[in-house]
Amino acid sequence: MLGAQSCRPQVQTGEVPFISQEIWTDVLAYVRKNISEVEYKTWLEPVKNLGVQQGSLVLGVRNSFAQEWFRKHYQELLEDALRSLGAQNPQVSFQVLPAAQDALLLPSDPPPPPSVPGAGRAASAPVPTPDDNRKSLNPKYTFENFVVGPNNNLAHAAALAVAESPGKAYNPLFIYGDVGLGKTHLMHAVGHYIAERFPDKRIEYVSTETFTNELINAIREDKTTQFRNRYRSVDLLLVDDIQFLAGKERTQEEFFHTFNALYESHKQIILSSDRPPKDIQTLEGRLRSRFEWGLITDIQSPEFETRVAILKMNAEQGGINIPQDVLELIARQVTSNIRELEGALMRVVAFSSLNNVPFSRMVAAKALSNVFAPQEVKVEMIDVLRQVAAHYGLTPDVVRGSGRAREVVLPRQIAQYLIRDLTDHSLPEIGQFFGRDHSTVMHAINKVGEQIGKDPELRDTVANLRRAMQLEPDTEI
Ligand SMILES: Nc1ncnc2c1ncn2[C@@H]1O[C@H](COP(=O)(O)OP(=O)(O)OP(=O)(O)O)[C@@H](O)[C@H]1O
Repeated sequence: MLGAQSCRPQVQTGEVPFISQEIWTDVLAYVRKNISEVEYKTWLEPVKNLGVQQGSLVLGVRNSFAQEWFRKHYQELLEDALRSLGAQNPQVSFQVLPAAQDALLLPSDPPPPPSVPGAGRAASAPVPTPDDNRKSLNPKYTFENFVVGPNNNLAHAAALAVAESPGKAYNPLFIYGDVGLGKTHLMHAVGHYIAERFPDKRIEYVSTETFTNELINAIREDKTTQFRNRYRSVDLLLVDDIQFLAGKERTQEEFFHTFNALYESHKQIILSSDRPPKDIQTLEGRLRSRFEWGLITDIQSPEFETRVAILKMNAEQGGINIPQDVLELIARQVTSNIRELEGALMRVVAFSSLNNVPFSRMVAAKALSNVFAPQEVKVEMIDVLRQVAAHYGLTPDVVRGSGRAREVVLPRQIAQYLIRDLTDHSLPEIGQFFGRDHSTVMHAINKVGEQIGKDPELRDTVANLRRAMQLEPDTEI
C-alpha cells in the first residue's frame, strides 16, 4: 500500500493499488504539460480523486456531460500519466458526484508543480517493442487531425514527404514557429505514420529538456553508454524545442554525436524550434550547419478560416454541434495560438453545458470574458430563436416554420416577443425573419404580454429565457 511518503512512490505492477496525493499531483502535472492552461483549469482542476476501485482509478466529475467529455478527451492522457509513473496496465474511470460533493469540486488544492523531470522516461521499458513506438506519441496528433492552411502547408508537405521516405526526403527536417502552432503535432504525425507502416521501426520523441535531464542523470549514474545506445539505435528521432540546446555545451556535444550516428546510418531526424537555426544563440557552428543540411520550414499563425476549420474539427470530434457564427466568434477572439484556441472552445462548451444554455455568440463571449479581452456582442434575432427553440426542445427551423400546433405557435410568439424586447429590430424586420407580416408579429407580442399577466408559469419561462439571453447564468466556470 502506498501512502504519502517522502520518497517518490512507485506504482506497483498490474493495477494501480492506491493513489496517494503525491501520485495524483504527479498525474496532474503530467496532464498539465500536455494541455492548455485554460483546458487544465476548466476540466482537470475541479476533478476529485476518489481512489482506486476494482483496479481502476476513479475520478469524480460534476455531471454526466463532464463524464462523457472526460472519457472522450482525457481518459487516454490520464492513463498515459499513470503509465509514465510506472503502472503497467492503468485504468481510469469517471463517476458523477452527488450534488453535495460537487460543491466541493471548486479548485482548492494548491496547483501541482509545473513539471516532474524525467517521470515519464524513468519508468519506460529499456527495450522497446513495436507498441512502444507510439508510446511517446500523443494519439491525437495525426495527419488526419491536422488542418492544413496557408500558414502551415509547406511544413505539412515536408512532414508528409519525410513520413513517406524517412531518411531520404529531407534530413533533418527542421520545423520552427511560435508557441502552440502545431510543431509537435506535425512531428508526432510523422511518427504515427511511420509506426503504422513500419511497425518494427523504433521511434523516439523527446523534448530537449528531457534529453538534457536524462543526459545529466546518465552522467551522474555512470550510464552514458546506455544513454547513447538508446538514442543512437532509433530509426526516427523527434526532438522538440531544440532552441533549449543553447548554452548547454555538454548536451550539444552529446547531441552532435547522436545526430551524426543517426544521420550516417540514414535514420530520420526531425527537430522543432521556436526560431530558425541561424537565430539560436550560442549554438555550436557544427550543430547549426547540420541543422541546415536538410529542409528548414516554418509554421505561421493560422488565418481566420484555418482557425475556424480547426475549431470545427475539434467540435465534430467531440460530437458537439456548434453554430458557425459561434465558432467564428471564438476564432476572432483567439488569433495566434492554437492551443489557446482549443482551450477557448472547451471553455465555451463547458460554460454552455454547465449553465444549460444553447451555444450562442453571447454565451461564447461571456465564457471567454474572464480569460480574454471581453467582446461586446449584440443579441441577434437568430440567438433568441435558438434559445427559445432549445428551451422547448424544438429546432429553430420548426419554430420559424409554418406549423400551427400550439406547441410550436407559443414558442414562436415568445421568440417574437423577446426579439422585440432584446433587439432593436422593427416589427417589419421581425416579420420578415419569421416570414410573416408585421401585424402578425404585433399580435403575437400583445398576446404574450397579456398572457404573462395572467399565467405565472409563462411569466417565469419568459423571464428565464430573457435572463439566459442577458447572460447572467447561475454557474461561472
Ligand atoms: N493545423 C492544426 N490542425 C489541428 N490542430 C492543430 C493544428 N496545429 C496545432 N494544432 C493543435 O494545437 C495544439 C498545440 O499544438 P502543438 O503542441 O503541436 O504546438 P507547438 O507548436 O509544438 O507548441 P510549443 O511551441 O508550445 O511546443 C495541439 O492540441 C494541436 O493538436
